[in-house]
Amino acid sequence: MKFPYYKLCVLLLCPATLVFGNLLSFFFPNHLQSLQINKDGWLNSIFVKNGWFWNSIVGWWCILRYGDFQINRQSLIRYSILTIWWYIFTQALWFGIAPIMDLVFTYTGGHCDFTVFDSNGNLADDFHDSIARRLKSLKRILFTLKNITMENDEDLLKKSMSDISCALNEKCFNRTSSPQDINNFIRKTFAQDAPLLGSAQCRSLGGYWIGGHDPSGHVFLITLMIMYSFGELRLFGGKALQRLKKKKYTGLLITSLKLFDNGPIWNLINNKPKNIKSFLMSAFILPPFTVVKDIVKFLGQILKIVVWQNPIILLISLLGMWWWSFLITSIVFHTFTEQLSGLLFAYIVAGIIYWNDHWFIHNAMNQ
Ligand SMILES: CCCCCCCCCCCCCCCC(=O)SCCNC(=O)CCNC(=O)[C@H](O)C(C)(C)COP(=O)(O)OP(=O)(O)OC[C@H]1O[C@@H](n2cnc3c(N)ncnc32)[C@H](O)[C@@H]1OP(=O)(O)O
Repeated sequence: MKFPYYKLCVLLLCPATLVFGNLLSFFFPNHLQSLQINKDGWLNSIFVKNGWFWNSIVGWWCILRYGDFQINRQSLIRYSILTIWWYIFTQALWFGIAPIMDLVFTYTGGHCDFTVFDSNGNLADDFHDSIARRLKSLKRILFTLKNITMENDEDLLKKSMSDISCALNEKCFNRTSSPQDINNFIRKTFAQDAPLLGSAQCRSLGGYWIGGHDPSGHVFLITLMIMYSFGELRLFGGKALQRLKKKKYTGLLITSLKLFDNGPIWNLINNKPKNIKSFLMSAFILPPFTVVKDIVKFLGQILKIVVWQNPIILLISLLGMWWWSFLITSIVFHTFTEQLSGLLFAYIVAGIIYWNDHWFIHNAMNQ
């Protein structure tokens, strides 16, 4: 029985990265605190936060391009289990019920906070962790307040809206109400019917999710994606790498070189214009059209080689993005215990699936 190097790599990459990230932040605190990670950057907001979607599409495209029916059927079972676990842990336990990560948070004392003003009536510094997010949440709160009607507390509603507008530097009148009254009014208005269901709803209303043990959804999600991708890669990785090596890419090389062989001088030398009209065509009219044609041809070849022939390139690229984002999370966000609980919750399912070799031995014998 040969040593399960690949399996150990799949199972140990995320825990090792978590430890590595925490060691980095322990030994280089000052350097790393200066890291201004933008939560709303394209990597986090477009890719990581919608990671299960991207991973599903690219993962399945690889399985369909490299696999066969037997592999696809077993991959579908594993994928379905992981998708259900992803959904109930991060999206919703059931219709109208918060996901497990939020239930853990609220049952350990966490809540959706609306302490907008401090005791001096200024914006509370600990309301959201950046000015941009604070202002964005104030706009959301103001928008909600503007669209509600209430019989009682009409006066407090108006004062809340005017104080928040003032804080947004929209229209500033003299403040008449106590900040505590405003905070209590907003909290009562937003959480009056039922305690807010989860972090997503809290965030959409402009609240700030604070207080409890908050298992890291990022660590959970990225662990699930890395283990799923590496786990399935084991089935078709060899075939994919053979195909990658076997293919010739001379066509792509020629097209890419043509992109540089299109200056007006080159055209004049190659086309040797006989009169003014063909001179103007060669020097000024043709080049833009030739460039566009060559670029479209080049991109077409890239898409054919990467998306159609070797989608493993897309999967490896996603894995690189997930690993990098995981490292950032382990350095900058959450306490170690919150990161660890996010990891362990992912391991409850993905670890068992990809530890059991019976999925793969059966396929290996069939191949
Ligand atoms: C053969 C047949 C085939 C059949 C097969 C077909 C296949 C084809 C099916 C396709 C379909 C599949 C089904 C998928 C469908 C969807 O995936 S749809 C997209 C769903 N995603 C969403 O709606 C995003 C909702 N958000 C979330 O789920 C959660 O935010 C996440 C992503 C789980 C993260 O949870 P979280 O608790 O916010 O994360 P946490 O670690 O606590 O982070 C705390 C804060 O630190 C920030 N942070 C943490 N780490 C980082 C970092 N590294 N960098 C920056 N910021 C960070 C976070 O952004 C967060 O700040 P906020 O932005 O929340 O204020």
